[in-house]
Amino acid sequence: MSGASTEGKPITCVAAVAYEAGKPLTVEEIIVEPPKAHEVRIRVEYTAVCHTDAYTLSGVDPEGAFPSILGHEGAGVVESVGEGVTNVKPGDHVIALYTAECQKCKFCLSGKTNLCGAVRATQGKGVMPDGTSRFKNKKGETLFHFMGCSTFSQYTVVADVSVVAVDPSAPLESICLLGCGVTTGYGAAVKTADVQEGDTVAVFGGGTVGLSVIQGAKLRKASKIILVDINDEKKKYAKEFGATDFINGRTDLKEGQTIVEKLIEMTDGGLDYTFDCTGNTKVMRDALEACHKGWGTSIIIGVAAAGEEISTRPFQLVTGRVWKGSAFGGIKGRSEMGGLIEDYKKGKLKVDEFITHRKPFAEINEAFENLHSGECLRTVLDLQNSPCIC
Ligand SMILES: NC(=O)C1=CN([C@@H]2O[C@H](COP(=O)(O)OP(=O)(O)OC[C@H]3O[C@@H](n4cnc5c(N)ncnc54)[C@H](OP(=O)(O)O)[C@@H]3O)[C@@H](O)[C@H]2O)C=CC1
Ligand SMILES: N[C@@H](CCC(=O)N[C@@H](CSC=O)C(=O)NCC(=O)O)C(=O)O
Ligand SMILES: [Zn+2]
Ligand SMILES: [Zn+2]
Repeated sequence: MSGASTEGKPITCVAAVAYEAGKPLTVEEIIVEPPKAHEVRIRVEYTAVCHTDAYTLSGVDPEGAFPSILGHEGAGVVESVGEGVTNVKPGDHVIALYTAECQKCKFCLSGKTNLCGAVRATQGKGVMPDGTSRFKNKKGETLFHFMGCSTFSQYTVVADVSVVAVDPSAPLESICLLGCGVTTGYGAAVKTADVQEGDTVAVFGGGTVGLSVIQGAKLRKASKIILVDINDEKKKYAKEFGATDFINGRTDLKEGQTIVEKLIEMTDGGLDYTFDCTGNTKVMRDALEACHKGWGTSIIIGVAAAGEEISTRPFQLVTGRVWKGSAFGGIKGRSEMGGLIEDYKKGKLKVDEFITHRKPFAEINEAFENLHSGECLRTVLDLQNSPCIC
């Protein structure tokens, strides 16, 4: 869609619609309404596919609503803003934030969390803060929003608290990854865990999130950084992002040995920090139990399916291990994204290295298939320079 001025008018553009759980997305034209008060309409330039998009599409997300427009790792340019928006303006380069930051609510003012209460309830229902959607298909059917972002559309509408303006010299194709995976893992290491020099760290799951934990731990000069994965293809990435060791949790164990025993043996009693980046609740238990008695802390990042529960012997906690979680790496998107982009521009934070595949938007379903191949970290989709297949 192009035109002299689209401000205040509905825009017809291409989006990938999730009509049904477990089915491929349908790439088709949709209509995106103009932003209302405190809303921002974004021309999405690039989006990547995160494991969480596949999780919701699979139907196991209790908040998954269909039909919807998924996608939450995206960057673009502000097309227009609704009344009362002061934090961004048309033309700004922006990243959509699935963890909003209103800077006013109890959460934002607590100084204890990056979670924000401003829009989370409506976000989880797939609607804008006023309870309605800005998306409909050409039959006039309403399409739900997703994670307050819906970046699988050439245009999207988000709440003003769910968007941050960024340095326009940073390539949108790369920094879209700061909308989720890279920020989540890196923040989990440097903020949630606050890894210190000399600490020992084990990361379960070597996708973009796990490898970003590794780069954070390396930056903090952790003495040992062990990646545990079940796919040997992840070994090359382990090294590239700064791990000191790689263990294949299925094939690198002695007969009868568990991964917990192996890790405890390698670290003189257990790790200072472990991170679950798989979403597998059995792995979460192993990650906790591989922690050092007295102080080891395990951080859950992975998202588990509806109905899944974690368990361990309470004795594991009584004897000093700590179980924590981390959302968006504990990062406050509007206050702290600028710093991450500076780190990226200085070469301190790897981002480009996660782009293993690039595709036109129309091939989005292949990007979901890529997620299951060991060598794929992130597929970045180009939304504006894609042949429209409608
Ligand atoms: N809390 C938060 O804020 C966020 C959470 N997430 C969640 O974090 C997790 C990781 O995301 P992402 O990096 O994109 O996902 P990926 O699928 O790219 O990475 C997960 C990795 O874990 C590996 N794995 C699977 N099972 C095991 C196992 N039993 N032991 C060790 N490794 C295993 C996978 O191997 P294979 O490919 O062979 O299956 C894969 O390499 C997901 O659950 C995602 O939903 C993501 C972003 C934000
Ligand atoms: N909808 C799910 C919860 C999914 C979840 O835990 N999301 C993560 C981000 S995953 C990004 O790729 C998160 O930050 N959660 C905190 C939040 O406020 O959503 C469910 O209902 O289980
Ligand atoms: Zn994500
Ligand atoms: Zn808030």
